[in-house]
Amino acid sequence: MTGKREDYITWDEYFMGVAVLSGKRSKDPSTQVGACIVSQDNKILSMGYNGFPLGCSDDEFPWGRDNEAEDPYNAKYFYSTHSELNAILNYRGGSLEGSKLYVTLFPCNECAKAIIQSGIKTIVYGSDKYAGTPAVNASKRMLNAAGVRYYQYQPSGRKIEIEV
Ligand SMILES: O=c1ccn([C@H]2C[C@H](O)[C@@H](COP(=O)(O)O)O2)c(=O)[nH]1
Ligand SMILES: [Zn+2]
Repeated sequence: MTGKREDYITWDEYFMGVAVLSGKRSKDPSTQVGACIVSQDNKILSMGYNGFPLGCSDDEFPWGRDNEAEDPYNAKYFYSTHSELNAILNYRGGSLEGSKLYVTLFPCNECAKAIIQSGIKTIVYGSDKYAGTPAVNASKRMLNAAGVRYYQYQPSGRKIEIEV
C-alpha cells in the first residue's frame, strides 16, 4: 500500500467530535453541552462542558430544572457554568481573537456576550433546540450585530466510534 488513507475525518468532524466528547463529562441529567475552541490554523486551544464552578459540589448543588419558577434557588440555573464560558475561562494562553468555537448547543445570550468579548469570530453549533426562545433570539441579535459568523454543523452521516 503506497497511498494515504482517504477516509480520515474532516476538521469539522474532528472538532465537533471533541466537543461532543467533552459534553460527556457533564453531570447535567437533561442537557449535556460540550465546547471546543480552535485557532485559525486548526489547533485546539481550549475545551469545556456545562457544570458547577470549582468548590460547588456536583453532589450537593441542585441539578433539577422543574422547580425553576417556584424556587430558582434550588434549581440548577443559578449555578451551572455554561460550556462555552468554561471553555473561554479554561484557556490559559493569550488571546482568543479570531478563533472558532465548536459547541453542541447554540449559545445563549450570556455566552454570546462572552464569545463576542473574547474575540471568537465563528461558531459551529450542533443542536438549536432552544431556537425562538428570548435567550437565543437575543444571542443571535448580538452575534449578528458583532459580526460573529455562525453555522450549523452538517453531519456527514458517517458514524465515528471511539473505542479505547
Ligand atoms: O449556552 C448554553 C446554554 C445552556 N447550557 C447548559 C446550561 C444547562 O446546564 C443546560 C440546559 O439545561 P436545560 O435542562 O436544557 O434547560 O445547558 C450551556 O452550557 N450553554
Ligand atoms: Zn450560555
